[in-house]
Amino acid sequence: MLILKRHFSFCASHRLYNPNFSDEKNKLIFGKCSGKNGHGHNYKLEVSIKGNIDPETGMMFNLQKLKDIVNESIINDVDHKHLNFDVSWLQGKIPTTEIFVECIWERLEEKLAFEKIDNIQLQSITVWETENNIVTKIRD
Ligand SMILES: Nc1nc2c(c(=O)[nH]1)N=C([C@H](O)[C@H](O)COP(=O)(O)OP(=O)(O)OP(=O)(O)O)CN2
Repeated sequence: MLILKRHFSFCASHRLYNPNFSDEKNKLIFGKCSGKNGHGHNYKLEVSIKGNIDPETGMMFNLQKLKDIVNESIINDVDHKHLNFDVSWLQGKIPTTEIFVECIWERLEEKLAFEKIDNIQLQSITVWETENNIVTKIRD
């Protein structure tokens, strides 16, 4: 079994607030991240898959294909976008890095199933919101 990884980067803005909270409570919980016009990040994404080498190609999964899948399913939707308003699959959610990672995982799982790609599995998804704030989801 091997792990294969690819990195992506994109820019997006977001605002952390819960519409059910008062402005004061949002400020208390989310601090500067609740500012009404939002703020931006240079995000990084790591997609990690596991599988075995196909002896006929020498590859577990073509990295070009992985790039296309992630670009089509995730990056094209979020790059230079406001996560609260522009991304259909984040609507109604608070776009914390945790929620973002969960949603990316769900979309990629759906895409692999739709494409009937069953020789690999997602192993982990990591998002760097900043150089220092990082969330990883791993397969249970
Ligand atoms: N559990 C979470 N906590 C926070 C999230 C999150 O997604 N999940 N997000 C934020 C903010 O978006 C915020 O912009 C992060 O700012 P900050 O912690 O100041 O990060 P920086 O890297 O810019 O600051 P350093 O002090 O340089 O680390 C807050 N919390």
